[in-house]
Amino acid sequence: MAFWSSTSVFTSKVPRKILFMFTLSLSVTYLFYSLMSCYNSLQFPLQENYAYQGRLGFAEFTGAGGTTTAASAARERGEAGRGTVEWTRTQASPTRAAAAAAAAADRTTALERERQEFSTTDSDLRANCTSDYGEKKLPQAIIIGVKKGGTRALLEALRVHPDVRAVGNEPHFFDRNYEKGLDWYRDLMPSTLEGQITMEKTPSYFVTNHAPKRIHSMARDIKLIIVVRNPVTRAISDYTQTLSKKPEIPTFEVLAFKNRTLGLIDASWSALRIGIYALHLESWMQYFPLSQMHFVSGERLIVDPAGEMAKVQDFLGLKRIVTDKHFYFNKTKGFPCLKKPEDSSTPRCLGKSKGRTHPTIDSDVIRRLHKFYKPFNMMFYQMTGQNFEWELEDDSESRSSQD
Ligand SMILES: Nc1ncnc2c1ncn2[C@@H]1O[C@H](COP(=O)(O)OS(=O)(=O)O)[C@@H](OP(=O)(O)O)[C@H]1O
Repeated sequence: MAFWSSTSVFTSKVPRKILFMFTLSLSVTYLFYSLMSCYNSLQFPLQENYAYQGRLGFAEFTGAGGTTTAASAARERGEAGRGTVEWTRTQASPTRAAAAAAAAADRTTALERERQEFSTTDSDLRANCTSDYGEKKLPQAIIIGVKKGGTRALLEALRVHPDVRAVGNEPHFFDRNYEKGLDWYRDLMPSTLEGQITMEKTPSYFVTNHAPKRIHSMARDIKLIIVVRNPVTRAISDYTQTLSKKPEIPTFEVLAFKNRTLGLIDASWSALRIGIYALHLESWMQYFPLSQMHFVSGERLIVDPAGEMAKVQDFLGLKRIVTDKHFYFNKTKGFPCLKKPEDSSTPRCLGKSKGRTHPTIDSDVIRRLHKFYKPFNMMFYQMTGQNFEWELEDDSESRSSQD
């Protein structure tokens, strides 16, 4: 009451013009401080990423809110939709589950404590201002292939890096959605701060005729990553995926040949055609120099993920932040999984559609396929200047398929 009455006294005595100017300057000051608070919190997530990788990872893993990175990661996972596999928690034994739950409770308390350290106003502002901090940019690097090479494992490991922001799903822009335009494509990307790299992965680009030209016309200096794997194993992996969706399809042995008696391989079958890497690479080399391409060995990505990641980070001009500390070999899964740093013992493995059990394939068919691919592989080694040593695997491949 007193306040209102003193205000009315104030308004009655002071000319309206001065009052208006006073109110305006107050509003401008308020706006300025709000923007400054936003600005400070805009800076924060990047530094936070470096300092609290473990905590951010935990928030992302448990789905607990509280950090922008966790929220946007969750959003990206949501967008990922069908066909996208994320690193997921592997089933733990009851004792391990109990230990993990206790550790999780500890971490939640720590997280809560950290959260309480921020004033309400501060965190509110952060939530409001950082929901779309940074800027959406077209990718500076793309994992263009190959299908079933290990592209998801690579992308998920790269996403651990604080300077990498990647769209979770496969945009298929340069093959299926090109007519939607670059603005549509850019809009799919997560926002990035200066110094962060925007990435995506769509393995089918590698075998798409128009893709090299289209990508070149978007960004001639783009960095291209290709994860390659023994084309015979890749073909079986590809077939295994199709089989899981359509159990009624003919056997691999039937599909692989035009005429089995004559030993005529059906190179038009996509599962086999994709593995003729030299052929596809030829089209990319018409648009991009080799220095803009990096080839990851799908086999080494499994046995030495940190080693392959070091090379990828160097290629992308990133600090080597993702190292052996981030990986854990999960015996149940039979693959490396992402370890949560420092305070967590719970790994994140890729989902069930990655690392499927392959059907047993006739060893004679495997041998013939190796023979078929050999000259193309040699050409590929020559073109890339890298020997992927797939020929050395011939024996073990035939042996394992007989098991
Ligand atoms: N860490 C880890 N965990 C699980 N799987 C791994 C991992 N690293 C590489 N791989 C291999 O990745 C193969 C799937 O490749 P992609 O992710 O490129 O497949 S896809 O094209 O996106 O469908 C998948 O092929 P399959 O084993 O045939 O399922 C795996 O062998």
